[in-house]
Parts: sequence; C-alpha cells; structure tokens
Amino acid sequence: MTFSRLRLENVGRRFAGTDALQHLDLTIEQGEFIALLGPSGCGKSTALNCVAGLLPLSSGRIWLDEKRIDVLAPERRGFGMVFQNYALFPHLTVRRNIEFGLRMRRLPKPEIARRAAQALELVHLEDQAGKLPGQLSGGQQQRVAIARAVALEPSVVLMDEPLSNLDAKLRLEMRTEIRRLHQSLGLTTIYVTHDQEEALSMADRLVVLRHGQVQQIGTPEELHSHPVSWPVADFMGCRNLFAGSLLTPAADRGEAAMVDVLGLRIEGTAAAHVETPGAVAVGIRPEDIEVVPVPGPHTVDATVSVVEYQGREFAVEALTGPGLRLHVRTAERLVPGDPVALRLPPERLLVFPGGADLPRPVAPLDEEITPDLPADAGAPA
Ligand SMILES: Nc1ncnc2c1ncn2[C@@H]1O[C@H](COP(=O)(O)OP(=O)(O)OP(=O)(O)O)[C@@H](O)[C@H]1O
Repeated sequence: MTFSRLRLENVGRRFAGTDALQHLDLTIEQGEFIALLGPSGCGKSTALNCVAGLLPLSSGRIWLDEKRIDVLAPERRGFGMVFQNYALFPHLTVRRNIEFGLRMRRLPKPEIARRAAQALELVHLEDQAGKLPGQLSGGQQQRVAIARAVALEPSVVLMDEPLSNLDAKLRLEMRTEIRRLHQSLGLTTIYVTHDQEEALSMADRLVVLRHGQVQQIGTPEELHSHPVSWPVADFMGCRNLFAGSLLTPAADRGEAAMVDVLGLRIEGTAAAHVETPGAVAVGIRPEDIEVVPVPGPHTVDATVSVVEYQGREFAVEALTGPGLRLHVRTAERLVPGDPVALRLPPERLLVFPGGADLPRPVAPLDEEITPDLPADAGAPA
C-alpha cells in the first residue's frame, strides 16, 4: 500500500492513571527509517504498540495520509511486526510460517508461493525453508520473522528490539541486513531500541524518549552534534556529564557560557537557553578532550587512574584535584599515576539547562583516588 506520510498527533497512553507516553507528535515520511530510542521504561514499546494497534490510545490520533487509523483494528492497518522473541509458530516450517499471514488474507495460492519464495530469497534462507524454527539459529529465526513481515508487503514495518536476543557479531550482521531490506524494498520502518549505536547506525531520524516524553527528534548527526538536553547527550555517548553552576547567562544555543564545576571555572557553549543563577549540566565527549603536553588555556590538571586498551586508542579515566572524573579517548600511551593536562575545547563542552536532576553526582575525591597514587595526585593547577 502506498502512502505519503504516517502522522502521530499528540499520542498518549496511560496505565492505571500513570502516563507511559505523552504528547508524541511525529510525522514519518514514506521510506523513512525511524528509531525510537531511550532507556528501559521510557515508553518506546508503548509508542510502537499504539501505532500497531495493540494498545488503544489514551489521547491523540494517528493518520495515514488523510485516513485516521488509530480507530482501526491492528490487522486493518496493514503494518508488519517483528518482535524481540521472533514469535514464530514452532510446529510450522519456515515456509509455512512465512506463508501464514498470506493464507490468512486468502491470497491466491500462486501469489502466496511467489511471495514466500521471494521473502525467503531476500533473507537468504531458501535452503532452510523445510526446517522447523527450533532447528534454526537465533539469527536465522529472526530472519524468518522479518521475511514473514515483509511478505505481507506492509506499508510500515514495526520492529521492537528485534536484535536483542542475538550475540554481538550477529547483531552487527543483522543491522546491515535490516537496513538493506529497508532500502531495497522501499519500506517505512519504525524501530525500537535502547542501543544508541544501533539507532545511530540504522536510522534516518531518531526519537529520543525519556519518562514517556519526547526529548528530541533529529537525524543521527543532529543528535550527536547538537543534543538539546543532558539526557539526550547522555544517551548519545557523552560520558562526561557533571552538575555545575552557571556564572554567565547565555541567551541562545551556541553562545559562550562560563560554568563552575567543583570550583573549576570552565568555558563552554550553551546547548540551549541557560539562565543564572541556576544549576546546569556540563557535558563533553571522551573523544573531544585533548591530552596536551603542557597546561594552557582551557586545560585542567588531572592524574590518570585507569587505562583500557581499545584497539587503536586508549580509554583513559583521569581525576582532577577537585574530584572530577574525566573519561578521555586518546592514542597517547598513558599509565595510571601519570599527571596529564587535559584541554576541554570550549566549543565542545556543552552547557545544558537543569543539571540539578543529574543521576550521577560528582563523587567525592576520597572515594576516587586509588591508594597507590602519589599523595599530590590530581592537585589543582
Ligand atoms: N500493560 C501495562 N500495564 C501497566 N504499565 C505498563 C504496561 N505496559 C507498560 N507499562 C509501563 O509503562 C512504562 C513504559 O513502558 P514501555 O514498555 O513502553 O517502555 P520501554 O521503553 O519499551 O521499555 P523496555 O525497553 O524495558 O521494554 C513503564 O513504566 C511500564 O512499566
């Protein structure tokens, strides 16, 4: 079925008086790959199930072009679904599983055979067609589930954590496979995941949810480079997040903002409007911190506490005198105990509103320094 856009308008869902999802406004263009991303319990599956029709809405409407579809039963929406647990019939062969939905639709037999053969070919399972699901690997079973969904030639495919039961290597392979199918079949896909790397690598746009509310909607590049709130930054891999207080106000995104973090005066860039006086969150990615030979502008002194080898780079944890734990990625060969000057480029250090509710407060210094470090380790400059 062709359409131009799927539109979610103020979609909400309550369970026993508690909002699991609120005010979800989202327009999905035909052919887009959208990821719903967020930590456990943020409302991702609720959103997907509302679109699927498995959950009635508590508020809002869903439109497929000019047709209102939230009032339709799931099977009348024309969507395909792929779940985490595959949901295959164990007593039916692979081919029969794929044919099942087509038979339910009472399609002519030659059409059923043609579509099943095509779907099997798409997921490279032609030679497994006569097996039962129990005789297949997890990855193959998930391929069957995907084949079964796409055989219905759905207008939209909804996927709920389809790769979470697979091992790491297979997950990577299947990511590519799903993206390939999405592209080659011209599908429109809504994909639920809590894995930010998966979402970033697959989706055209991401919807980041927290506590049932949309935090930000954007392309992977937008969310990576311009997160508008600290939860989005946190979810996008910004491992260094600290509570601080703002010393100079910044009216808009992109303006310079001075912050105080545990007595350190640091210059950053406002990620959104921030006001004094006020608690802010300060964030910088490990790969944006530079290890420099000597202290200078925008540097902090720190002592290396942990070094992990990670392929071409090292993941280093360093502690500053006032007890700030910084995660740094560097090619420098450092060892625990090394004193380092770390440059925090102001344009990379983002200042977000509302740092008071940061889940990771700055740990006190005495919990952080390991006993074998020199007594003056991490002393402030
Ligand atoms: N059937 C239900 N009855 C009551 N509460 C529910 C029900 N389904 C979900 N919830 C609640 O709604 C909130 C959102 O749940 P949802 O399953 O959408 O989250 P999620 O982001 O998909 O999490 P996960 O990744 O763990 O599945 C949670 O607080 C959850 O406990």
